[in-house]
Formats: sequence, structure tokens, C-alpha cells
Amino acid sequence: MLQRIAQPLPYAEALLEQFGQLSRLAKADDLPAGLVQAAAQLAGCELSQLYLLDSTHTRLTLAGEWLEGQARAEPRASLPSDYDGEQLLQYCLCQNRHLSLANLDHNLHETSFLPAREQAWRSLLCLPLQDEQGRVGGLLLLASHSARELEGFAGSLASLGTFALTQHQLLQRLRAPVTPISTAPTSLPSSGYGLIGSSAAMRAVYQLLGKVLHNPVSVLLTGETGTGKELVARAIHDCGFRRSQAFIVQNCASLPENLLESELFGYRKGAFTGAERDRKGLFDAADGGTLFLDEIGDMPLALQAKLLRVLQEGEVRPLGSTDTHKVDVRIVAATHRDLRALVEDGRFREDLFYRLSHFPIALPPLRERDEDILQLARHFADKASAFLQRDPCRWAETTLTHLAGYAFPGNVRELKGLVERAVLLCEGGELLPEHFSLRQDASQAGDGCMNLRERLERVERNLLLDCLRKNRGNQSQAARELGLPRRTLLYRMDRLKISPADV
Ligand SMILES: Nc1ncnc2c1ncn2[C@@H]1O[C@H](COP(=O)(O)OP(=O)(O)OP(=O)(O)O)[C@@H](O)[C@H]1O
Repeated sequence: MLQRIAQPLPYAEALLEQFGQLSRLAKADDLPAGLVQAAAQLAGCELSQLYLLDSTHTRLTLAGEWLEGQARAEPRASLPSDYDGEQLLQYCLCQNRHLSLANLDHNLHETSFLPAREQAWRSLLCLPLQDEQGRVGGLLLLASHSARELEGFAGSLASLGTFALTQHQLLQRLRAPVTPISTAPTSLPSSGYGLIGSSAAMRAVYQLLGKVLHNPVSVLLTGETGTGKELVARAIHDCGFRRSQAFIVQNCASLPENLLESELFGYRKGAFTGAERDRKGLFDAADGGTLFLDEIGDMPLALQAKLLRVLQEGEVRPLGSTDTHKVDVRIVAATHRDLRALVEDGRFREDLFYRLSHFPIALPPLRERDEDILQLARHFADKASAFLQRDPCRWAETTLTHLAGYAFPGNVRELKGLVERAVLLCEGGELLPEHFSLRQDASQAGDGCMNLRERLERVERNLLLDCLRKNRGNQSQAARELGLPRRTLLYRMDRLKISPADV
């Protein structure tokens, strides 16, 4: 950061001193003046300015100026949101990049934001400053009458400026009137572990989560697609005592049996053709941490027996090995299937079912917790706006009603996707019903209707059939075109019930 400073050590000491002085300021109004003075002195510039964006990010106002050894206090008109005519400021704000000009050419650059002086301004450094949410919240500007290279100050002064900006916001918040805290009693936690939703159904989930966090039992998460099973598995890991160790995810439906086995348990050199050296499996990678086994209902029966052994004995035997070794892994498994029905059909081991269901947590579908829909929608819209560096969107009342009446067969995942798309489409700052393409067929909840997974499977089946037909049933060619190993294609065909006769 200081490589391009002539005397880095004295500079670093002076910089540290300025951080200290700014941190001791107790009034928000003193920070802009403190920052511009500090920046001008550190860089040895005659001018330093601080511009701040307002809370709606539409106006840029000069909040502080240090000119030739003096603070200038008189207020200046704020610049409109497009900073029309101020291309240099606009560049830094919109690109979130700093700008350094060692030879400022007034014929080339519009610089009416610089105060008029007899001596021309010859060099300029303009730095975007980020606010607490990581969005550009203002600009720190330095200018000198001599043609100098100011680039070397960029990193350190941007840090100082960002620090001052966040202190400024913090002190402003402290000064703001305190809103009374509700004293209404709450029997269940209303939000938790990074999950959004305060319906009774979700609060019951948070309560169960609280019980399992510091307890090593295996957990079975059930629920429809998109209800947040993986998110909950992560929460169990991140909030529990294993948080400093690995969290590993494996989808049991995504690989054919032998590949899944070698992924999970590892193998020894020579265990099968192509096993050129020993390889550790995911149980070893997750040792001390958590292994999340998604779609456990799709795990082949032979592997279920091996998994049971890990659960009962804590022992793993890699493929091609006669030895077992101990691992300490917490298993969190998830399924959207009815495991008990699979047991009755003989497709899931009963002993494994009982072992896994010591601590089941059922995640409710979104249609059973209407009150969470709008909370989640607002959360996703705010996140999407922040990501796009835009002001939070407003919600038209009709939009909220529109959303509340929708069944969300894809649950939270579908809601998230719809909201993110709507924020992209929304130009006037207000989310309207037309920004959401809600399917008519899902305006009512219905157990018989196809869920997202079934619809995705239908899309995949059509895609594979299409490719196989194009390649006149040649599986090797189709696999190559799809970028899949042939045996994965065969496995997917089997799962999706595609027979050569269909092709
Ligand atoms: N309560 C929640 N709060 C915030 N985000 C959520 C919540 N529930 C789900 N999500 C989000 O919805 C999306 C889907 O969640 P997740 O992948 O955990 O679902 P899932 O039940 O594991 O789905 P699948 O069964 O299809 O694998 C993710 O982007 C997740 O972050």
C-alpha cells in the first residue's frame, strides 16, 4: 500500500495518528472536516474535498473542504444524481474506481467542482469511499497546483476515507431518536441462524435447531424442494462447535453408485482401473466437521449399509482396502422423499432410517407459512438491490397481494428467483405486479401439482431425448455433446426412465 510513498515510515506514523484522531471525534458533523484536513496534510495537497451521497443515492453534496490550509464551511449546492458535466466524479462513482491525473488538462476535463484560484489545478486524485454495506457512499478528492503523481496515496487514503465515512454513519445513527422497543412477549425465537421467517412453523424449526447445535446427533432434514434444507444444514454447522472445521456437501442422486462410493469413502491405489494412487474420501475431508448428504433417499442400498457402519462405528473403509479407520463426522442428511414409504417399498434400509431419524426436522413449505412470504420477498429484494448498488425498491400494495396469493410450488428458491428478476426489471424504483411472472397454474396450492424437481426432471428428460435423437441413439456421441461421461449419461437415462425405444 505504501510502496510508492517517498518516505513510507514517517508517512505510516502520520497516517496512524490521523486514524487515531478521527476515531476520537465524538460528533458526526466534525468528521468531514477532520478527514479533508487529514488527507490534505498527508498527501501535501492544497485542496481536499469530501463529497457524500444522500441516503437515496441521488444527490452528491460537498460535505467538507480543506483549501490552502483552511477549512471552508459555506454550503455548496449539491450535484444532481447524474453529476451532469462532472465526468471525472461520475467516472469514480459509477465505476467504483479511483482516478489519478498527474497532468490535469482543463481543456480536456471538466473541473468546475474545483474552486477557482489564480493558480491552475495541475494534479488530481479522486477516490470512491464505501459505506457499511460496501456500496459507494462518497468521494474523497485531492488536488494540487503542481503536476504531481498522487497515485501512491490512493490505497491508504481510501482506507482512511472509508473509516471516516463509516464512523460518520455510526455517529449519525447514535444521534437519531431511539424508537421504543416492543415489549410484546415472544415465546419462540422469531428469527434465527441466518434464516428468514418468523411464522410459528419457522419458529418451531429454530427451536429444534437450538437443541441440536451443540449435540453431536445425526439430523434428518425433510421438506419439499427449495424449502431451505441445505441452508439449515449450513446453519447447524456454522452455529455449532464444529464451525471451524469443514462443511462438505454431497448430493447422493447426482452420481452413479460406484462413483458415489469412491467419492464418499475414498479408494486405494489399484482398487479399480484408473485408481493410480490412494485418494481420500469425503468422510475424511469432513473429519471433525459436518457432511451434508443431500437426497439421501436416492442413495443406493449397498452404500446405505456402508453409511450405517460409519454412523454406528465411526469407521470408514476405502474402496480396495481391508483396513478401516476412525472418523469423527456429524451427518446431516436431507430428502424431499417420504423415507418411510421407501422403507416399506424395500428401497431404503429400515435400520438406517431409524438411525437417521433420531432427530428429524421437517421444513414447512412456503404455502403453509404465508406470513413469511412478504418478509422473504423484502429480504431478497433488498439483497438484490444492494448487489446491483441500487436503492432499496418500494413495494406497490397490489404486488404484495399478488405474491401472497401465489402457491410457490418451488418454495423459497422460486420466490428468490422471482424477486431477483423483478428487481432487475424494475426501473422506476417501485416493484409492480407486472415485474413478477407468476404462473397462473400455481395460483392455488395443490398436492397433486408437479413440484419444481419434477418439472426440472421433465426438462432434463426432454433435453437428453433430444440429444440422443439428434445423434441417432448413439450414446457415446450424445454423452460427448453433453459433456458427460458415458456411464453418467446411462445412469441419468435409467433414472429418468429413458429406454432405447423412446429414442
Ligand atoms: N428461511 C430462509 N431464509 C432465507 N433464504 C432461504 C430460506 N430458505 C431457503 N432460502 C434460500 O432458498 C434457496 C433454496 O434453499 P436450499 O437450497 O437450502 O433448499 P433445499 O430444500 O435444500 O432445496 P433442494 O431440495 O432442491 O436441494 C437458497 O437460495 C436459500 O438460500
